[in-house]
Amino acid sequence: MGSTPAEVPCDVVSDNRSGLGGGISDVYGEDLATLDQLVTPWVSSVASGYSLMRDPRYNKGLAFTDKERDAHYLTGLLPPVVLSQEVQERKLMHNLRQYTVPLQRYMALMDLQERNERLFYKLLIDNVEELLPVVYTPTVGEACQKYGSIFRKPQGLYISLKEKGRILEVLKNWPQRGIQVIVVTDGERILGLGDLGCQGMGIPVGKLSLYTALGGIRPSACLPITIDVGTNNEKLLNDEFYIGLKQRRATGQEYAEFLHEFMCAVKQNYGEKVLVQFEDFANHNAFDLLSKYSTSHLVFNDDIQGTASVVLAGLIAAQKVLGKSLADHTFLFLGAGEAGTGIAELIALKISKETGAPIDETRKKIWLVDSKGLIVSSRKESLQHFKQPWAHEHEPVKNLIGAVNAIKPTVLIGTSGVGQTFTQEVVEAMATNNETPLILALSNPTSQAECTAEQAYTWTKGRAIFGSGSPFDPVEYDGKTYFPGQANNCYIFPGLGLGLIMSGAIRVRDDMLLAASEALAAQVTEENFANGLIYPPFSNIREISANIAASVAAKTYELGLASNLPRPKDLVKFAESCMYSPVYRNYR
Ligand SMILES: O=C([O-])CC(=O)C(=O)O
Ligand SMILES: [Mg+2]
Repeated sequence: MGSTPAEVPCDVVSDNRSGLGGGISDVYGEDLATLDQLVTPWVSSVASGYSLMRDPRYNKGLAFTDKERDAHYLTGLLPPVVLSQEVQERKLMHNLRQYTVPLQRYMALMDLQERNERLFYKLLIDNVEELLPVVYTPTVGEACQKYGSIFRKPQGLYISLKEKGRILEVLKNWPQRGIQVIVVTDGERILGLGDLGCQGMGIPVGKLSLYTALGGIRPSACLPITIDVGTNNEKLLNDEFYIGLKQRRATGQEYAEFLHEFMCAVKQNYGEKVLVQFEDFANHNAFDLLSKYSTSHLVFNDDIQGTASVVLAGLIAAQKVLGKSLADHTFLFLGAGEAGTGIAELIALKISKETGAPIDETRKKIWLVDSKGLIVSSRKESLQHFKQPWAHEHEPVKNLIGAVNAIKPTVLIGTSGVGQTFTQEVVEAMATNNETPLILALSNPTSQAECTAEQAYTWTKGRAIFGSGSPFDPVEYDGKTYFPGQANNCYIFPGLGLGLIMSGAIRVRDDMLLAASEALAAQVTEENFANGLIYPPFSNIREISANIAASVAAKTYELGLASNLPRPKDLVKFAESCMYSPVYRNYR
């Protein structure tokens, strides 16, 4: 980042309290404020009556009991019937299924989240396989594209360049104080859909819904943030309903300084143990932000590390089906950005740990193709830094099919963000070279998948093990049903986050990602394998997350990076006991 303020410590940048203490123990500066300092006048009071029904955290709708209605001045504000949460859930699922347009389902679910939070999470947890594609990929992608038009209530915190110099103040406007997880985007690379600017907010909101539903993090501890430094999307710049700054993106020093102010303000406001998940930043910022802040903050990048951990888990599991080890494979990637190089690096690390070979050697089993063809040593000088470790000795190869024929990979992984790039010729070549080709089409949403599940099974005559980033329905081919796996980072980040939080982690390390991969791979059952699956079904995801959390926490303790001491004996039980349950509470 050149002349950016990499060396400026956080306290110098964001502590505008001229030497007064406070910091993390008095984050709102109330105790130590002097008369000339401004404090945020937060009040808390017991809600009742109309305002209780309007508070999504406590509203239960028709499930308020008669006793509660009497005690809380609700009598007459609701029709007389009292419904259980289960009946409410059945009714809502029935209503949701009436919508045929996915975006309508998305909007109905967002309305529910804003109306009755516990019911929203109950629905999501109990119907995860059906509702994941609505609150998450692929529908969330469409929601982001149309976010300006469907915008009703803000669901997270917007920090735009207009707030430069006072980001700490903006953070204090957020009503919840006990924040444990922040998912932040700058909207520059939303899924495989490109720059959606401020409308990328749908992604942090969706990811954090999954933190709660799949990983059991309390909703009030989750904070979605969108950083608005402008957009280069002409369509949005000319859209009268666009909700963000109508200016081109800030870059270089201006960008770095703004992000630095943000990262410092976050640490100052929430302390050392708040987890910051970077999401859907463009390559040119993602790698720099991760390397810059991983030594001073609890951060990870979901697109680089979360995706890597999930894919590695699938590959580890697949070895049981194939009867091989990872080192026996040759890997070829289409796409050498965050996901591609992130996955490649974690595979190389894992093979290195398994075989004892140096990582420089194990990287040689892995090849990447970008928009200019195979990454080879003759291109090294012109490559971005994150691609350079993959520039192996080979003559230039122009395109993917050329690379498949030259390298003869056993595993083909798509992380290009460009749909339909695994052509019939490419997939057939994989099938010619391999008895059981492993094909992962990871780009999101569905429209950007490198090939569909049906294409993968048809073109390999049912021999492929196939996984994708966005969900595909089971495929009938030649009288047999094939179940595609969803190799999406949502298998990992909720459990990883829970493990980090419950152990009081202060840094993320690659060994924790490896621990998460191994824990996920261990959850795949014989029955799953028999169905051709290399990931367990989402229906057990909370149990899976608890196991991932326990493994991550164990590694955190082992590395001396845990601050929640002493270490609980049974980490799986401890993880389960930490998980938020959306069942209604009784009110006095
Ligand atoms: O959001 C998802 O489905 C996976 C992901 O991180 C991405 O594609 O950027
Ligand atoms: Mg992402």
